[in-house]
Amino acid sequence: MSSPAPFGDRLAAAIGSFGPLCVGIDPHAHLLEDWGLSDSSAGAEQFGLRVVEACAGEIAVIKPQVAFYERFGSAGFAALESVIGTARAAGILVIADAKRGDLGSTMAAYASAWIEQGSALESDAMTVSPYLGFGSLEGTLDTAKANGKGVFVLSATSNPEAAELQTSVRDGRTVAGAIAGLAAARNAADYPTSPLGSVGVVLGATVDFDALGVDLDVLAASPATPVLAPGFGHQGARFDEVRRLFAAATPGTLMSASRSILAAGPDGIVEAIRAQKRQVLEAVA
Ligand SMILES: O=c1ccn([C@@H]2O[C@H](COP(=O)(O)O)[C@@H](O)[C@H]2O)c(=O)[nH]1
Repeated sequence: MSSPAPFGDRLAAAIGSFGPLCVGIDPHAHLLEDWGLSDSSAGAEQFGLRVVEACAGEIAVIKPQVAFYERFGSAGFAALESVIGTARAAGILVIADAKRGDLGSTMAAYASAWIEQGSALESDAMTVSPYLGFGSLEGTLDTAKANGKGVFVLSATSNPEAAELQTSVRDGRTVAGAIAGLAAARNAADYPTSPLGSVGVVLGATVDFDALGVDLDVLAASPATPVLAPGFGHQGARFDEVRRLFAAATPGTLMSASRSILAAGPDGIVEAIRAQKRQVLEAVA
């Protein structure tokens, strides 16, 4: 196995070249219909490949939502393999939004599926859930490091129902804040010389981080902890608010949008991506 550069280094370079917009690939049934595609694995593959084609040479990162491929079973996974492989061959970083979480030994199998070099679904990073304990992710974080991959741990998610659980307090810290702190500590331990670590957190752009107890300064400290921030566009967050929302953590924040881009349809997708990229670049200039 070759030793590629750490994911955080590759992410920092990609953001430097293309900006921090992450394009989500979510082939909802209604979008497949609007795009003139069948609600099938073949339709989801064509949809994903068209988005990848529109992102090539323009966009740093794509985030396929695994669930929308998984619903077609083995054919859906084959379609996703094709979309991921095509994107990576085009030089686009891929975050598989798989949100896996389980016992450490089972997490090892998920890590092997998504972030091990040479696996069929090999991606550059994956999303994981820490709700079986941050310690259950240790092996996954080791696999990521050994393979030059990234992991984004759910901390404060964008859905309103999440606050009930994620604001629970123990030892004076919220669950969301504790998870963000553990991710930052792991970056300090494993990636001390990188400007951006490879252990990221998911922080919804719809969230009030003060209320959630997430200390953005901890995420900004070197090595910075990358932030995957869904919630822009369809869920209501605005790109021009990114500095107010993410404050010191803004430079390591990937702004993710899916439906607000994908709604442009196959003929409008290139211009929609370029327009949102322009807005994102203006917001962080
Ligand atoms: O906190 C989270 C974590 C993940 N997501 C995912 O991001 C996209 C958002 O899609 P939009 O169409 O831009 O709303 C979707 O795949 C979610 O599962 C999230 O929204 N919030």
